[in-house]
Amino acid sequence: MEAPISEIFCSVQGEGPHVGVRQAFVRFIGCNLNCSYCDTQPADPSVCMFERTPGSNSFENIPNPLVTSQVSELLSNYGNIHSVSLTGGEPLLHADFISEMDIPHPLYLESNMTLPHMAEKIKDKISYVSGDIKLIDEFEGKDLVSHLERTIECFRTLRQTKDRECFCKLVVTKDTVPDDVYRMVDAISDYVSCVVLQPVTQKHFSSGIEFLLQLQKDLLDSVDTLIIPQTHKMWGCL
Ligand SMILES: C[S@@+](CC[C@H](N)C(=O)[O-])C[C@H]1O[C@@H](n2cnc3c(N)ncnc32)[C@H](O)[C@@H]1O
Ligand SMILES: Nc1nc2[nH]cc(C(=O)O)c2c(=O)[nH]1
Ligand code: SF4
Ligand SMILES: [Mg+2]
Repeated sequence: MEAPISEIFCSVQGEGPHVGVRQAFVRFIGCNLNCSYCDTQPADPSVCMFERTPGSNSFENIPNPLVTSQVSELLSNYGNIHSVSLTGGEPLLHADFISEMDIPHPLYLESNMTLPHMAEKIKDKISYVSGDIKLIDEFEGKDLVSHLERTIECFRTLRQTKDRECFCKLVVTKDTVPDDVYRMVDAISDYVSCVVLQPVTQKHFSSGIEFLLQLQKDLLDSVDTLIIPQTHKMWGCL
């Protein structure tokens, strides 16, 4: 099995409740959505940039696609890590590849939670699910009802269990509509350990502090809710 991967590097988880843990990151190429705020830079699909020495900003170009054993070998350079973040792009597009990965570390999935049939294929391999809620006006989605149903189904499939942690992240922009947030959080709250409101970074002016604090207050009535910005952007690491 092979997959196109844009980057493999070792850094520190910069988002959500596990901020600060040392992780290897595997960034898959390709996404089924087109979020207005997306910070994933378009990459040269012909090569995977591998940073052998963490923080060096020096990359080896490895021809794409990569096979699973190559990824395992590259990751073995990083030593003591908490987990391997599978991100992108949308990693669930590469569920068949992920299901064949053989890595001695817990897998931490970063997903847009819109591909439940792909989630089904890998649910038993994943130890941490960082699952986004994408509100419909954030991408060029056509069918709102089916998008929301697929999101709920994906959270149900990858929900918190005794062997798997599942939390939800929601990027808050100036266009975020509180009622949309409450409706979706209500639908998935039984499946997650907490909700993280992630203020949008850069480009789009943030939604404002009062707005975020009000959203948190309302959500706290039904689910543990944290406000955590992207911290890796603050100290400029990958
Ligand atoms: C680049 S995405 C890749 C994984 C998956 N496609 C997703 O969207 O969850 C990784 C995380 O970065 C977040 N993100 C992307 N752009 C952002 C921005 N400008 N500000 C804050 N968070 C952002 C996404 O919402 C997601 O939680
Ligand atoms: N440090 C760091 N933390 C992250 N958390 C989620 C990321 C992502 O792009 O999926 C990311 C990333 O790219 N870098
Ligand atoms: S789903 Fe993730 S990778 Fe895809 S466009 Fe949205 S933020 Fe970017
Ligand atoms: Mg990122």
